[in-house]
Amino acid sequence: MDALKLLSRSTNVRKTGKVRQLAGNNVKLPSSQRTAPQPIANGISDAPPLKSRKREHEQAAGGSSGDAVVDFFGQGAVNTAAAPAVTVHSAAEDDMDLEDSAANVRPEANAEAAKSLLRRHKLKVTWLNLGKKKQSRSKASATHGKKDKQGEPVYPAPLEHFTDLEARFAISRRLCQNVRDQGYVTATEVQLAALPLLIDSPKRILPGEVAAYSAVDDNEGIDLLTVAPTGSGKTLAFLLPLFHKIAQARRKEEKLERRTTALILAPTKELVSQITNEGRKLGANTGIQVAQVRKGMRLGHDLDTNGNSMGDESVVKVDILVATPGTLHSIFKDINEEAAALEDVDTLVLDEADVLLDPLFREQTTGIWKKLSNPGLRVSLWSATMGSNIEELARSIIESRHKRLQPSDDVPARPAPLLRLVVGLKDSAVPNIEHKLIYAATEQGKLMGLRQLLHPTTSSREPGPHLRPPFIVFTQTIERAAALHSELLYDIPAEAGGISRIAVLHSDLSDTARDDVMVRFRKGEIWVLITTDLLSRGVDFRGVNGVVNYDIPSSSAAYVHRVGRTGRAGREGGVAVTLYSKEDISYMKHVANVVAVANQQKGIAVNGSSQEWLLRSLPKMTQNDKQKLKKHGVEARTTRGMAKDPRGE
Ligand SMILES: Nc1ncnc2c1ncn2[C@@H]1O[C@H](COP(=O)(O)OP(=O)(O)OP(=O)(O)O)[C@@H](O)[C@H]1O
Repeated sequence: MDALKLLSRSTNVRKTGKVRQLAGNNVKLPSSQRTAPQPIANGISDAPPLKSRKREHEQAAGGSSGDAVVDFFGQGAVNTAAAPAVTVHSAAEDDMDLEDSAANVRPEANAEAAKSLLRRHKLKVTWLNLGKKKQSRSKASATHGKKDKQGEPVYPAPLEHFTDLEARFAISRRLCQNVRDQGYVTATEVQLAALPLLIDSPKRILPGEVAAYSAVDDNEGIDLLTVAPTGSGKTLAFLLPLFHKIAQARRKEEKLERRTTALILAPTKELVSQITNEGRKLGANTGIQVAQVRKGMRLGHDLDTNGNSMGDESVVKVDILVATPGTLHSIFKDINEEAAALEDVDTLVLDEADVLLDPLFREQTTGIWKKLSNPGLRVSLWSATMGSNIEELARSIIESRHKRLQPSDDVPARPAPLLRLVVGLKDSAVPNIEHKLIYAATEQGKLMGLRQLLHPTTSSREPGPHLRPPFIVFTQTIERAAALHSELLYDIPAEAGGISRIAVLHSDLSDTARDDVMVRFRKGEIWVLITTDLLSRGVDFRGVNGVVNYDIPSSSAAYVHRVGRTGRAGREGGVAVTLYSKEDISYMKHVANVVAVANQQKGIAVNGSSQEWLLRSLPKMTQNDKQKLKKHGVEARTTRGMAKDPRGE
């Protein structure tokens, strides 16, 4: 393959159109506020990391570190000094008196203070589905004829410090210890609201706002849609309630047969593996088991009709399964086998829900969702971006599931509350990174631009962004990622590590090769990772300094997720560079808009800037343009559809 030829393909430029006025206002994202309970507020620089990323990964992979030269990923957002002294409890002590202590420590918070805290952090919770309204006479007359809570705000009692976990929610000491072991002291904004919503029983919602919850049975649980920025800690926000629910069930039933009661779906193997790893750390020494679904795995329980174990050791029995929809489908012989294996699942988590419910994965995801027969199933959807169509789809699946169920002891007449939590400005890029849009005219120009970023000596003399490795380079297709990799292979001098410093990762590689690149990148052995949108979602490389969009992203959501691989957990100093050519001009408006909003949140004035000029001169995108771009990418760069790519299969 002629790498340069492939990278140099071009097409006609579209005519420019009318300028669209920039939306948005000068709002600072909660994450950028010093008062916010963000990990960054704990001061990453002063505190020694509890555990390096490197060590964590080795433990999970069961391997040794090798002789990595640099560990870019060793700094955790940890402030051990701020954490209270931790007592290690024995397993026997673990669950004693938890209910009692929880009962004594109710959040008697002042409702107004709590509401103002939620407002300060731009946390908005809204009731999305129907439900009978219990309301005062005056309110009833004011909202005459309105019988549901749809659209009403909900105010959870915020959880600021993880030290309150045990006393407030009766979370097992072991789980609390595991949270502390990861160096987490204060909750991030999404955790601040999502944890009380998912763990707390509705009766514990703030005095003054209990009306919104009083009609709900104590342990009914909720369905939740969460939109929160990239790198804001959504993983812990869904994992902790899950582990707590299972631990509680164990506490109630002494001899509980291990059954899979929770299923987490994510779009790529890399993300599945990362979530499994996080789950293992959180569940250490709790007895709760989590496993990644792999091809060839046998799932289910091995009980005979009398409920006795048949002793089949090849059957994987774990509490929590993490899978891509494709892999999960592929391991079952037929629908019945799948339904039987998943019959006990009462919690479904969709991470990167907008991708999982996008046409590419929709059939598989909804197919699995519909097969989960447990009447008490609760679902939560998580992403940094979520369109109203995804919200609608989720709502309609939840409603139609409920309609099919006959009310009984297990099935309440009303559906469980469906709430939406939005953190900050919906669908926006994190404001704590620097966004750069560079016009490179041609494919050759883009290559030169990337080389300049690669060679700090050159770039330091030239104007433009400076990118410290490690960084990730995104291309539109697998072919282009491979071609760019071959093109740049010899760009790093041998004395600096040579070709071992640059790698490519895409879904045409074997699982082993993909795992190997991930491990080496996490260790800091790889400085430049060239990839496709396979890595744009959810993957957490804590020390990534930059993201280069070598090929422009296919939507504004794709931009938000790609650039969100840097600036994670409130980390400052990340840079996102987008190189664009003539071919891209008709498609750049959506990127420029996201960047403008991010800069406005940062307080960077748009008026009179080159950015304003760019926004005005870029042509408006039609709905058709947007759809075409999302489906096929920039046409000139497509050699075969993208269909297989983001699946990670
Ligand atoms: N309370 C906390 N204190 C400090 N660090 C935290 C806390 N919670 C999570 N983190 C760290 O923040 C980083 C980002 O978390 P996570 O991967 O869950 O983000 P995310 O919101 O799922 O991002 P994305 O939308 O990209 O998937 C991780 O490195 C995690 O260890």
